[in-house]
Formats: sequence, structure tokens, C-alpha cells
Amino acid sequence: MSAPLTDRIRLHEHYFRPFLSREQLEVRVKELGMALHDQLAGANPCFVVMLKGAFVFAADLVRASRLEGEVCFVRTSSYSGTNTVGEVKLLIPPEAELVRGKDIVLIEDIIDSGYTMKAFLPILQQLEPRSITLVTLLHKPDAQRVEVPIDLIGFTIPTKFVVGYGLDYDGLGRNLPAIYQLDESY
Ligand SMILES: O=P(O)(O)OC[C@H]1O[C@H](OP(=O)(O)OP(=O)(O)O)[C@H](O)[C@@H]1O
Ligand code: HPA
Repeated sequence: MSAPLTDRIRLHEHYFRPFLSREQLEVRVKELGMALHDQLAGANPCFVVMLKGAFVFAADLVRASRLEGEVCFVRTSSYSGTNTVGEVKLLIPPEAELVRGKDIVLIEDIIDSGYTMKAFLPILQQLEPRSITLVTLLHKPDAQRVEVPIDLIGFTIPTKFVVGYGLDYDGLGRNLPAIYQLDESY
């Protein structure tokens, strides 16, 4: 059954329909937090958050993990509209002194083509962390172009552009509490 028209949202010229509800996100993020807690029991990790998209997920995941640790922010950029431009820019690099020798929890909102992580992981590895645990809320396996070692995945989703819960379409939609999927019937 299609979603009621009132649930549809418009961002710029595109329409998006409800895809993952606030409740589904809350339940899954708690599960991911517990999994991290079990995997890193006793560690004092450094959470590395990929800005901008992962800021909402990271805020919930860090608290759900109940792990004590520093938080550090990194910013990459490679999307224009709904397409990757291929080249990954590192706009805010990681802080070397927070990463060296630490167990890193790398928090990403989405792995789509995989180009962002493929470009960023070697930069992180050069700083010689003790370990890296890569957590992504969303993964589009059919869109992935390069190998990425993902440790924890929230939701495996189809190859359609999504927004909300931190993810944007050209600067809009990050504030939405749920996740919406591009509706190509308009
Ligand atoms: O696997 P990929 O195809 O590389 O796509 C994933 C990346 O794309 C988005 O970032 P973006 O470059 O749009 O920057 P943003 O987080 O500031 O929105 C998203 O937050 C991921 O970091
Ligand atoms: O589907 C997406 N939505 C928002 N940002 C993204 N960056 C890569 N894929 C996506």
C-alpha cells in the first residue's frame, strides 16, 4: 500500500516518501550501541564522527553504547545533489593525538559507492590507531563500487537516494527525525 500523500515531503524539486520510521531507527541504534558495548568492553575508545551526515546517528549511538571515550570530528565531502562527484575532499582532518594508539569507533551515516571510506581509511590508518571498528547506519551493497571493511551495519537498503536523520539532499532534510526515500514517480 502506498504511503498517504500527507506523508510525502518535498525538498527542492524532489519528492521523498517515508522509508525508516523514527521508532525503527531508535530500536536499531540501541541494538548497535549494545553490540559496540560488547565488542569493545573495557576499552576507552575514540569515536570518530564523519561530518556532516553522521552527526545525528553519532549522538544517539555514542550514548547507546555506554562506552566512555573521546569524540572527534572529521569532515569529508563528495556529493553534489544525488550523485557522487568521485573526488573525496578532506575538509576537517582527524586529530592525530586523539587517534594514535586508540581503539577507534568510526561512525558513518551511509556507505553508498564506498569511495568516501576507501579514501578516508588510509588517512586514519596512517595515524596508527590500535584498532578501527567501522559502523554505518545505512549500507547500499548494490551501489558499492569499491571494497570497504564494514564491522556493523544498521540497515541494508536498496540503491535509492535517502534523506533524514542527518542525511541531506543539497543541504536540506538533515533535521528530519525519520528517513525518507526518493520517490521517482514524480
Ligand atoms: O559511499 P559514498 O558514495 O562515498 O557516500 C557516502 C558519503 O556521502 C555522504 O557524505 P557527503 O560527501 O554528501 O557529505 P555530508 O556528510 O557533509 O553530506 C555521506 O555522509 C557519506 O560520508
Ligand atoms: O542516499 C544518500 N543520501 C544522502 N547522502 C548520501 N551520500 C551518499 N548516498 C547518500
